[in-house]
Amino acid sequence: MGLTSDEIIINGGRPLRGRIEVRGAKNLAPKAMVAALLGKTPSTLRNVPNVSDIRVVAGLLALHGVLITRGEDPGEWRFDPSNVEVAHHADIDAHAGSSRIPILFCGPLLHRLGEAFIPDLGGCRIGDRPIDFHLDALRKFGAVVEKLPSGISLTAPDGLHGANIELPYPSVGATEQVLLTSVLAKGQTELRNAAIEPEIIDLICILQKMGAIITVEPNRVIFVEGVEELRGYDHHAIFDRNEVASWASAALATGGDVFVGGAQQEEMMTFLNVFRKVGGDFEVRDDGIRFWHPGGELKPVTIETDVHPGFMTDWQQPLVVALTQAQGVSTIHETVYENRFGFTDALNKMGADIQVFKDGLHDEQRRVNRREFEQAAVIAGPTPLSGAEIEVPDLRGGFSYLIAGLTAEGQTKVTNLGIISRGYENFIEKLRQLGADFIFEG
Ligand SMILES: CC(=O)N[C@H]1[C@@H](OP(=O)(O)OP(=O)(O)OC[C@H]2O[C@@H](n3ccc(=O)[nH]c3=O)[C@H](O)[C@@H]2O)O[C@H](CO)[C@@H](O)[C@@H]1O
Ligand SMILES: C=C(OP(=O)(O)O)C(=O)O
Repeated sequence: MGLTSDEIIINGGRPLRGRIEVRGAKNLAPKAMVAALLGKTPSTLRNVPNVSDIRVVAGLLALHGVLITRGEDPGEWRFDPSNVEVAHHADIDAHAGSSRIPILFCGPLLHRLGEAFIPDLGGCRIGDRPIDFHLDALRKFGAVVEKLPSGISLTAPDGLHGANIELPYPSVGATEQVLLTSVLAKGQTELRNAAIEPEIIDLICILQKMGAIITVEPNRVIFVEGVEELRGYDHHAIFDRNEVASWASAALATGGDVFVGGAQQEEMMTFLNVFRKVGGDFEVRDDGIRFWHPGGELKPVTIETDVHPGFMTDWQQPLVVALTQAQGVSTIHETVYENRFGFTDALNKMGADIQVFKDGLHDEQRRVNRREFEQAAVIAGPTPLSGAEIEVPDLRGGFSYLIAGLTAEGQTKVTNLGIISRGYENFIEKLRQLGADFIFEG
């Protein structure tokens, strides 16, 4: 067939049916690995997914002298930070543009070495994604930040001390930055307007196991009492709720029935409400959640993406494909990032009717505060999709293209597949397990 390892051809029209397992969250595991730098003794992380961000962070930890070994169980990693050392900028630079996690090395490296060099960040291109909240917070802890032509360099001439910080927006990354820096800072830290995503609470659990004293107070306030030293942890990473939402949307769009092992109800509540409103059904079991299309027409919905406990921005792209099959007009207000509907162009090419309003839309019913840069997508359905050649633009958009190919009549060639492995472990194998009809030669 002559496909590269970055391409797949999907023969659409076959419902996904069967069981797959999700493992630890892409949005927790790499951060837990960074936390291991803070311990005096080795840490063990279980349920680590095989996704590319893990490899990037492992590479950076190794460059800084952390000894990494793998356990017998798949997904068990051990990190020994006994000999943390300064790494060469050129070696660190080799990881530039590959992930957003390196920014979280700031606090731990400043504590361990008194200096840090952070390469230019990667991650999905879905908006400007500035790091001003991170740098402002680090300066409040006493860090001196120097921006270099590539990357940033930090020092802490007088050590790091507790700070009072209020985030302009409950940023996930900036909250994690404050947590990873405050736990060993001298004195107390009060963080207001913090993000409280389940992955952040899991990171707090890890830090508490290490000996940190962190109180999550009402109204997005997190209070940290700095301690003198931390030990290693042993932790089973929280499941990947973005992956769960993605496979659930795939089941719905293809008229299928998928049991997602490892999914838990509490972290999925907001998604489950929407899934039901659209016309999907689910059953919560102890070992996972079964998602299926019960027959009949899917219904349109209006959604505003938001910080937790709102509807997560990373869930909208896979769901949009299912909404192309709903009877009526759905609207998605994207309030977290400024440019997250680029993926809809290719869906329109396949026959969808999606109109993007770059400055957002007025809506009297809405419950999420309007943001200056928000956008809206209006999806009119149902529209049959037909096969096309489409190129993955980013992680979640990429997964939505797989769903579109599975839903469409005929053949869809999806290229630039590698990006999807940033967040979906063994997705080709999982497609196979669910009975998808495709050609992949990688
Ligand atoms: C690796 C990881 O965990 N990625 C997740 C994390 O990204 P990430 O941590 O990068 O997302 P943030 O919560 O920080 O970003 C939210 C918003 O705040 C803005 N902002 C953020 C930091 C800053 O210094 N200045 C600033 O303006 C961003 O541009 C964005 O508009 O949370 C996002 C929101 O749930 C998810 O979509 C990503 O999957
Ligand atoms: C935006 C995402 O990830 P990252 O922050 O790693 O780019 C995502 O997971 O959809």
